[in-house]
Amino acid sequence: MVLEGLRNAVTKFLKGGSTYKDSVEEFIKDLQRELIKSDVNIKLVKELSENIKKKALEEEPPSGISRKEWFIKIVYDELSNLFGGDTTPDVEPKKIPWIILLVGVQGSGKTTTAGKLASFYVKKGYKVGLVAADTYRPGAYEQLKMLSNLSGAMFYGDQNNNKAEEISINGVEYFKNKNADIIIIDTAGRHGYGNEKSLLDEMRNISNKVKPDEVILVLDSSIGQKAFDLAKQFHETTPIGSIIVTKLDGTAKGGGVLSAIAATGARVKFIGTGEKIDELELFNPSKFVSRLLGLGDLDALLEKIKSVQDNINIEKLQEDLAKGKITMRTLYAQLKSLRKMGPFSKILQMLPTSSLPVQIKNEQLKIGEEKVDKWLHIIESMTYEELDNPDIIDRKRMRRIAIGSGTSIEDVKDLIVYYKNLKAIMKRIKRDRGILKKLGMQNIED
Ligand SMILES: Nc1nc2c(ncn2[C@@H]2O[C@H](COP(=O)(O)OP(=O)(O)OP(=O)(O)O)[C@@H](O)[C@H]2O)c(=O)[nH]1
Repeated sequence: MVLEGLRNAVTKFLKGGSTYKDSVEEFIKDLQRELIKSDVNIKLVKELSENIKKKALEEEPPSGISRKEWFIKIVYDELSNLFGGDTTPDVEPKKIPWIILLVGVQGSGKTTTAGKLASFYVKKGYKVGLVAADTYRPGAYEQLKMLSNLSGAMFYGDQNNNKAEEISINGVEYFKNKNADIIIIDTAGRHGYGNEKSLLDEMRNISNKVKPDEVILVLDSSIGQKAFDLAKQFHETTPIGSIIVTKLDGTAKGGGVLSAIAATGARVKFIGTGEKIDELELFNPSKFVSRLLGLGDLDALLEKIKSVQDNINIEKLQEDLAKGKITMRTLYAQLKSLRKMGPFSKILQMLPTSSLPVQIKNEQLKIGEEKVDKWLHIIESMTYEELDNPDIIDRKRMRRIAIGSGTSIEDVKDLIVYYKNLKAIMKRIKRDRGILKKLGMQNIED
């Protein structure tokens, strides 16, 4: 599924040890492979990767943001564009009545979505009618009737008629007479197991007779790769105008969406995020891409970055130390790898004692085991800004961090004092370039 691949590519990119340029190239290759696998138009994939590459190599990240983090932001922006950018889908009816035909396979969530859509439009002040044209699933009629009550929409169904096409025509007429603004037709998702052709024929017949203004494909987010063929089949039968992706609240994260978009050229208008009638959201491309990349939101990105730092290797840390570089991120990585490499004081002991200020020789930098976990939680509760520039952490921020990490302000203070001590030492070490060079650490920044 496209999602797995994309998320793995992000993780690989963030954790990888290659140079920035190589990592970018590698990520773009992974991205292309995933998108093409998902049948996204090749031209589109090419365009997208060229844009990403150009920006990645030309743009300088703002201060405090690493190039890799910035790169993820670029990918995120470009993918968001692919899904429709920052524009909110247009959901207003273009004429009255506006006839919507909902299609999709069994269990995709059509009936539930019909109710949700009705509720959405009723709340907007439209007069809505629901037509029960699923004559196959026992219970679909009652379910839709119940949903029409719940949403405040009108209902039309005929349990004595098993011809979906007739019910649809009659339903539309019925609601036209009732001056409905929006008419939503719920159709069947199965025609006996495996009999897709007769289902598609039925959709075609309904569509030809009713002439809907909009055919909406309802797609279960967990469908993955199959979505392309499915969307294509429906599209060839009744051109799909838009897509609603359901069950995005579950574990599945919507891998099929890209495929469906590629197969139909239609836009995703809404997403279903639960079983309840109001659990329908207007589709927001940026938010969706966050999910797609496994980023959740910027906080989640931050979490990822932290977990990457967890994997920081000793050389990298020593390199940072040699450069006199210390931020909360370095400290976090160090705390995480304490068991592997010993405390800072131990690392610093690898340096000639003459280069160390007095503090290092006393116990000031020794961290008790029990403190480590607490401090990790504290750092995890910091914002980006605070991680890169802990000096801005005032009492107000300390309180927020303490609450967020389930610790006390005293604990936060403790950590900050420790950090400041370390920073002072690093500064001193940085100044002492001669000694560092003797240690073979040549790449010392001024
Ligand atoms: N968690 C979650 N469940 C959903 C969502 N949308 C629908 N469901 C559930 O999915 C199941 C199937 O939904 P239905 O609306 O009955 O599906 P259908 O497409 O009408 O089914 P057929 O009539 O067989 O084609 C139900 O249990 C719904 O409650 C959603 O966005 N999130």
